[in-house]
Amino acid sequence: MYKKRGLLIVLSGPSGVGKGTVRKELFSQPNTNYEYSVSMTTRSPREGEVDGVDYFFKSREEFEALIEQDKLLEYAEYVGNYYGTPLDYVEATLEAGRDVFLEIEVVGAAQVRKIVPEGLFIFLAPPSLSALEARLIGRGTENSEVIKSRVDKAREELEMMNLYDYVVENDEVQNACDRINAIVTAEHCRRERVEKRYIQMLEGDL
Ligand SMILES: Nc1ncnc2c1ncn2[C@@H]1O[C@H](COP(=O)(O)OP(=O)(O)OP(=O)(O)O)[C@@H](O)[C@H]1O
Ligand SMILES: Nc1nc2c(ncn2[C@@H]2O[C@H](COP(=O)(O)O)[C@@H](O)[C@H]2O)c(=O)[nH]1
Repeated sequence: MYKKRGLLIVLSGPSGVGKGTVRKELFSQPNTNYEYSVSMTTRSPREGEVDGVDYFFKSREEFEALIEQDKLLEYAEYVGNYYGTPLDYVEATLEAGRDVFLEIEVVGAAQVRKIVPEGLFIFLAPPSLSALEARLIGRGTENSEVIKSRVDKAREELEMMNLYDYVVENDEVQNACDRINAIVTAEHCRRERVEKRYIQMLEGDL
């Protein structure tokens, strides 16, 4: 019997483009049907960040044990810290037929593309590199050295946008959310049509 799995939605893009802001806005909307996968990281919590809500904060030893035990769907070392997606949570949620939303950097997104090619990959792009730098400075969570390394990295990350299914410009947060919701809705419609045909074929109607 055919069982419908959830859709894996991957939102990626350079640091400071607004992935977290857009994701929080998407999840604050009442009719959101996505489940957010909370990542693991070795980064220290920022002010106000809560363990298990923003991230699962781990020591390097704990994180490396998770890698050893194949507990991560993907992971990457980003500007001196590990970040990774818990495999069991993602697999169980998709298997239960619910959509999972990942907000991750581009190296991890490329790994997920190889493992889950049927996922939906969305690149969030800034209006310009100077706007990106201004957002990182405005956020005020990193010192100028870290901001410089994140902006340098963003130049490489922007080159990867052609590997994605969609590029969404984050000019205004609400516009970006509307575009992402429209893309996900269209993808569900496409999949429903494909599944319907597949089931008809299995039942010998075609
Ligand atoms: N559309 C927008 N217009 C102006 N400022 C924005 C917009 N979206 C986000 N910002 C601001 O940009 C800063 C960076 O946003 P955010 O932390 O969401 O980025 P991020 O991509 O999640 O970063 P990181 O990858 O480092 O976690 C924040 O101060 C946020 O308020
Ligand atoms: N590859 C992964 N990247 C992740 C994951 N969770 C978050 N991130 C990305 O890391 C950078 C830095 O995050 P910050 O919170 O320190 O600003 C950012 O681009 C995140 O999107 C993950 O599980 N895997």
